Amino acid sequence: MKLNDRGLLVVISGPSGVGKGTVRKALFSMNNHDLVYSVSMTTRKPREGEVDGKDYYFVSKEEFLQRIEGKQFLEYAEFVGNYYGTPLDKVEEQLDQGHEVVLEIEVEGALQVREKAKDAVFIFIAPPSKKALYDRLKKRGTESDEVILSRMQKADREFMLAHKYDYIVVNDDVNNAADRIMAIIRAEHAKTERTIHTYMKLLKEV
Ligand SMILES: Nc1nc2c(ncn2[C@@H]2O[C@H](COP(=O)(O)OP(=O)(O)O)[C@@H](O)[C@H]2O)c(=O)[nH]1
Ligand SMILES: Nc1ncnc2c1ncn2[C@@H]1O[C@H](COP(=O)(O)OP(=O)(O)O)[C@@H](O)[C@H]1O
Repeated sequence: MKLNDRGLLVVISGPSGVGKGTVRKALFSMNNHDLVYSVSMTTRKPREGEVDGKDYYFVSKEEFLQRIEGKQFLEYAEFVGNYYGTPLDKVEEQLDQGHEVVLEIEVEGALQVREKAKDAVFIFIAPPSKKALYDRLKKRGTESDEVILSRMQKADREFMLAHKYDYIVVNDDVNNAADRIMAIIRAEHAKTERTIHTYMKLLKEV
């Protein structure tokens, strides 16, 4: 339970191709709660249609390494040849303002956050089956067969770490998965002291 009135940090993670990005977008499209998405920084090149500052902050490897040196990331990881990291200052700023901040990151980075942010909520997105994960990677069509195989092997290792998370949400259907995540955030929010304070204040007013 959180003991102050800072926002809640929500970490959504899981294997590549499980549908993290898709579910996160569904979550934000139904957002009637005070959720803010933490835009990550990366050294990967923008894909067509991606906007700097919205999808990612796109930076050079030199700049990323300097920022690691300057301890400017809450967490970072190297993922298939590129760096990805969560800018610490932005997350802190939003949490201080009382917003719930959502990170959508891969497993190694999530476990770094687990060590640092004891009161964050960790959600592992799992596929309904290994076959479904393979089919999704294949269908997305962004990786070669060789890369898909290495991601499947990586996923096997990541499944072994799912028990380190607070919740496992199976992404069978995108909207169902987003609904379940929203229910988790609401329930965790309801446990926070600030919610209880607000309620007690209300009781005094009536
Ligand atoms: N550790 C960490 N992983 C991230 C961050 N931002 C994105 N990722 C993850 O990096 C992986 C690759 O992302 P991306 O290149 O956008 O490809 P895609 O999500 O597989 O389409 C995904 O698993 C993302 O969730 C971050 O700030 N930190
Ligand atoms: N519940 C689902 N059912 C079927 N396909 C899905 C589902 N969720 C995501 N997908 C598809 O799976 C592929 C991988 O999803 P994506 O969000 O890119 O995964 P990640 O961000 O975890 O790498 C995409 O083609 C996406 O449309």
